[in-house]
Amino acid sequence: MEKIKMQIPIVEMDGDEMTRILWAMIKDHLILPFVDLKTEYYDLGLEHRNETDDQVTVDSAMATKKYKVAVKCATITPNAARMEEYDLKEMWKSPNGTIRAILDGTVFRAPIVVKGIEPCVKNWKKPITIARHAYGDVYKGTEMKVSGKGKAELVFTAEDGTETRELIHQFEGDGIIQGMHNLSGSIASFARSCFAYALDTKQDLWFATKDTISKKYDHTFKDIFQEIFDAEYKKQFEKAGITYFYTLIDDAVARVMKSEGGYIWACKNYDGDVMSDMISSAFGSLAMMTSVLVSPDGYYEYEAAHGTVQRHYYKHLKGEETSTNSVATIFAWSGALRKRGELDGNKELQDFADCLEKATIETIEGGQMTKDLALITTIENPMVLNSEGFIKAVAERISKNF
Ligand SMILES: NC(=O)C1=CN([C@@H]2O[C@H](COP(=O)(O)OP(=O)(O)OC[C@H]3O[C@@H](n4cnc5c(N)ncnc54)[C@H](OP(=O)(O)O)[C@@H]3O)[C@@H](O)[C@H]2O)C=CC1
Ligand SMILES: O=C(O)CCC(=O)C(=O)O
Ligand SMILES: [Mn+2]
Repeated sequence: MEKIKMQIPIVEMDGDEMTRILWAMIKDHLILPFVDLKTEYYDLGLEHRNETDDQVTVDSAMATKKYKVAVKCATITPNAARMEEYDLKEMWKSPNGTIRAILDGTVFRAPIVVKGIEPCVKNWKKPITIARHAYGDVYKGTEMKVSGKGKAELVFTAEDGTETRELIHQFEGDGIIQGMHNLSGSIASFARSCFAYALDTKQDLWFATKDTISKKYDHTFKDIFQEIFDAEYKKQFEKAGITYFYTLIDDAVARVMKSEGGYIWACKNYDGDVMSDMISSAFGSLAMMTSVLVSPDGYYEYEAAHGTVQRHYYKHLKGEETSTNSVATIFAWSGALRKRGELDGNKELQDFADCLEKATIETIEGGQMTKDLALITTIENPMVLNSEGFIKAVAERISKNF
């Protein structure tokens, strides 16, 4: 069979640990045999980020602006333990934070639903999609540890030199301080992409912050959403028979648990980060969720929402067998290839992306799956496959169907 041709490359951002192992297997077994793959490769593995003083991360984001579509492997965000483990020059920032700050936009995360894997929240009947603001807040924050007595202030110096000051705290002893920001323009594009996605998919939109406590910061998110909704989307929502609903984040969390699903939950950056982990694992597994960054300028970055699965990697290094779920990483590839196909009018590539996803879902529904799913499936006597075995089982199905 002749391989599918690509006209324009996608940006390939390789990553770390177990997901780096899965990455190579996915390419070898699921992509390269079928697609004449064109990528511009960036190695975002921690060693190479360290060698390049993290320049490679910035370069990969800039390449995404050029080619419009990227696929990213999970990466380590170093902490003190990683500094030692990798002998790092610096405690480099999160590559995701860096890339998202450059591209801006909203990360949409939706569970991958398969028959035989039921949500553990029994009233959830339909998927819940998280729309996570990708810019700013703690991900672009500045922090300080302070020692002893002293005064911490928030100071804004306007272009004309005028200063506005607010006392943060009068310290009587050691402590910590954090400064973070967001941009009205970024919040507005976040709001618009959520409203547009709700209309596109005909689902209600929920949004929640802690505006009662954060009377300026979070309140601004609430106000911008409401202004844009009233001015630009209210009538369209009425016509489509869907609703926009704002509530406090704690109320939203309680309501989500009681809901039957089937809506989009817009979240500030940090809320979306952690709530997407809750939603994906409650729908089955951290690896059963798609994740795509959609930037207001039309750039797309596909990824898995989970991390590098460190514990499995250490087992792998010891030569032990792993059964790591590659579904989210497979869907990152299929998402990027489909988008490349859409942008380039390449129908064959789009069809291949559909086939790859269908083969993945059918493999699980046919009873072959990784351990995380086998532990919770309602399918009787599931066949537990190792990391490579699952990917090879998907490859067999593609060969049959394609
Ligand atoms: N997008 C990104 O680039 C992200 C990167 N990270 C980075 O990843 C590293 C590890 O973070 P960690 O907190 O362990 O989070 P992970 O999401 O990597 O893993 C947490 C646990 O969830 C389970 N799990 C996650 N993914 C899978 C999978 N594909 N298949 C099977 N089980 C899975 C495993 O549980 P069990 O061991 O019980 O089987 C695993 O130990 C950190 O360095 C962090 O910085 C974290 C989040 C996102
Ligand atoms: O970049 C990181 O360190 C974490 C990213 C993350 O947790 C996410 O994208 O959900
Ligand atoms: Mn996360």
